[in-house]
Amino acid sequence: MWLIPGKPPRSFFCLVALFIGCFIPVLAQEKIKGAEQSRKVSSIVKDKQNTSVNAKILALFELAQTSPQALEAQLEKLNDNLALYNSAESYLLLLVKAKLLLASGKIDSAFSVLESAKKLTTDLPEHVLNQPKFLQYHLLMADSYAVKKQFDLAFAEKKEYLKRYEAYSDKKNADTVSMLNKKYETDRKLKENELINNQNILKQFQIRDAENQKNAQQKNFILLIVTTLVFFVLSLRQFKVRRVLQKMAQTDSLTKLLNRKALFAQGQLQTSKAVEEQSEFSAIVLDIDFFKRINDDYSHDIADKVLQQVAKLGNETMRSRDIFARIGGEEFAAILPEANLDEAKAIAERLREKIFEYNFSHLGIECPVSASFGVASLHQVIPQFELLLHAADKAMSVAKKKGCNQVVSFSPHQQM
Ligand SMILES: Nc1nc2c(ncn2[C@@H]2O[C@H](COP(=O)(O)OP(=O)(O)OP(=O)(O)O)[C@@H](O)[C@H]2O)c(=O)[nH]1
Repeated sequence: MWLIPGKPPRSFFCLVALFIGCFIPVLAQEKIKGAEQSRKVSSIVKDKQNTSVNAKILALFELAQTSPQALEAQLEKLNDNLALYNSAESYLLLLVKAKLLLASGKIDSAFSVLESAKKLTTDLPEHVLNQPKFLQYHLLMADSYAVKKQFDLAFAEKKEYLKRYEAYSDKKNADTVSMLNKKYETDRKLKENELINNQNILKQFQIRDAENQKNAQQKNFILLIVTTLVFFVLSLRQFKVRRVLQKMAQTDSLTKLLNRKALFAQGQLQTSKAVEEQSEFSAIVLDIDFFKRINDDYSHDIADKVLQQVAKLGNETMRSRDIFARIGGEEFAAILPEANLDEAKAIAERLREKIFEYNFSHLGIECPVSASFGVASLHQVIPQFELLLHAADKAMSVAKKKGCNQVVSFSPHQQM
């Protein structure tokens, strides 16, 4: 034995180890069970304050009406230990039991059960006790008193039932009204919010629409300006082109002088003016002498340059109001407003001299170039430009016939 002082035997340590190995897990499990139980109890205590009622217990009330036998069986199934249920459930269970007892004529037992139920009312709030199922207590009490012929007490219980039921109904109605009011308020606010949201969306659309309209107006305005500018530029160009074309139609391309058509237009205008104002108006026709020979001897190009030079000399010699034009191959004409026959003849003479004295040697033409001139005045003919020019042409023919390079005035005895 190890009681003897000294080292304990090895078997002792084995026993201790066995004890620890077997009992410690058992002890631990017991501790866990204890904790679970205390947790259960605390949850039951908690449930006691809870007034929610299990649906199974509520269903017992329906069963009491329809099948008392089935109710009895159900009650047996349910655990009789009231500690498992909260106060509300226990109260209702007791009412169902009392109902069953009353139905089977066990009035005293029913009273006793109802007494137990009454004790629970201290745990239950008034609004729970006023609920129809809980109010069954008073009806059961009234029925019990009635069986015992204690009608005053039965009446008092019925009265209490009605009073509480009325209170319950009033509260329920008030709750319903309050709930409906709240719902109405909530719905109204939701609708208001929806309306505000819709208004905001509408405003955003309106703003966007206004911006789009503004942009479209700006675009249209820019388009209008661009179109106007393009139209203006095109019109200007067309106007210039038309002027160029008009000028081209009136101009002799070689000499840049007015052509025959343009001279006739101007001549008719000036004739009318002179007739109207009864002023002097004369015309000169000149034809370069032996021009065919120049063409033949010096080439067509050289002959063209001679034409250009004669045009230049003619232009230089005319007064600012006179018009010098090319009316045919080597034939030119001038219209001289406010010039009488002598003045016209003097201008023609000056030009004849200039042409004859001009040195064409730079074109290879060594001999002088000459021209024959015919001059006529408006008062010598019927006042029409065609007739005036024809008279000057006649006079020019006479100058040719007389030997060229001279100026001849029209005289009425010359054949028209
Ligand atoms: N280089 C050139 N020659 C032209 C032009 N127009 C006409 N001619 C020529 O001018 C010449 C005119 O000849 P004619 O009508 O016989 O006249 P002319 O030779 O001057 O004789 P007269 O008038 O009698 O002095 C022709 O040879 C035409 O070909 C032109 O624009 N350029």
